[in-house]
Amino acid sequence: MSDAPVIRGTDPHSFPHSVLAERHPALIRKVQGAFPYGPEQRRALEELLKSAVDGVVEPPDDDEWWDTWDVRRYAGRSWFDLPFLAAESCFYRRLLHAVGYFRPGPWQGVDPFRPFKLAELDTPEAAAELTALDALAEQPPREQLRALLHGSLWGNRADLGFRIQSAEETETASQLVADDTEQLTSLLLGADVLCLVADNAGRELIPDLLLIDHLLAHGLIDRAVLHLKPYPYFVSDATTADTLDAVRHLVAAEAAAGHRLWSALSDGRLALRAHPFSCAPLPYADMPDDLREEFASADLTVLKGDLNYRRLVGDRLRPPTTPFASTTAYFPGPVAALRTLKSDVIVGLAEKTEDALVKAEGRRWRTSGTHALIQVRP
Ligand SMILES: O=P(O)(O)OC[C@@]1(O)O[C@H](CO)[C@@H](O)[C@@H]1O
Repeated sequence: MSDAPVIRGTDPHSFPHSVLAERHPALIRKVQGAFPYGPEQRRALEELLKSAVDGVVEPPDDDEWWDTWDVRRYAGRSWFDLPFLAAESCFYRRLLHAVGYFRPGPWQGVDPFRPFKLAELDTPEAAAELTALDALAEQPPREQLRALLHGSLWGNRADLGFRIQSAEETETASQLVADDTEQLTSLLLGADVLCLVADNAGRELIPDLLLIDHLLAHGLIDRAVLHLKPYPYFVSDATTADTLDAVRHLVAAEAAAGHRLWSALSDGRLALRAHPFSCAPLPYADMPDDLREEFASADLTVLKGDLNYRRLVGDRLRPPTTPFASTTAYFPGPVAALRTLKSDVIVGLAEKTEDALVKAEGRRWRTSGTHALIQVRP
């Protein structure tokens, strides 16, 4: 089904259109308010704002990323005509360029999203995650693992880009539209090496790290490899700096997990990766050989979040009942997705599940973030 239509924002009533027309401008405004950028950066951000709303894609001459991933060909086209995945990826690259993230100088490497990510660590929700750990220790082992997996799954609801548009955080109607928890638990219990492809920093990364810590501390796995973004992307996506912030936060909160994660990083049981492909506007089906080998060498790869899901199954409008297993057959090893539903893409649904969702909500269930899934291809 690789000829299923690629998702684009052309239709003004579509979800991608709303992301490009509303979420991106709102994000620029937020970034403008978060830093005392100088005149040059302010000008560049204003230009990007204009371009995002009614302009065209203008790749900067001095940024080779556009050549590396062959996206300079989109120059002069409306953001809304591009494949949605490419439009978003190009937007974030332009935003970083505008604030001087890549340019040698005082603002080089200053993450424009860092204030928002740091604020996430100090929320009551993040604190509750830690408090819940004590009670969890009383539970039977399989139940503990299940709870940590679900904590990691629902942590995915916390991305800032999503919340820019959907102000309220609805706890009601939360449900799994596909639930391979048992299969995932069994795979984890038989794994030595786990690759976890992280999504967001802050409130999502904390439960991800707690899950990894649990698996290592209980000897359920020997080694974990945490895949991060090499630089800021999609607002809250986790980088190495964000991971260190999260571990430091756990240590400062005197969580035993924080100290154990620190040791695991130091002795190599927890390894960090930041592959350039992690910020590529491409599906995982196009991953380079070295990344393919990395995933192939793991007993299980768990991909977190909506963006990773879109890249795993392809950002296309497939029939929702398309099997997850055949869609991910190209992936070089056992793979699992933990994702809250925040975009149109979906595969692997039972027909009756799809029918019930459509009947109850029309299309809203696809993008509202109130539903989630755990899907596994052993
Ligand atoms: O990968 P994440 O953090 O779960 O979600 C990222 C996301 O919110 O960003 C896009 C819109 O900006 C959506 O397609 C997608 O749902």
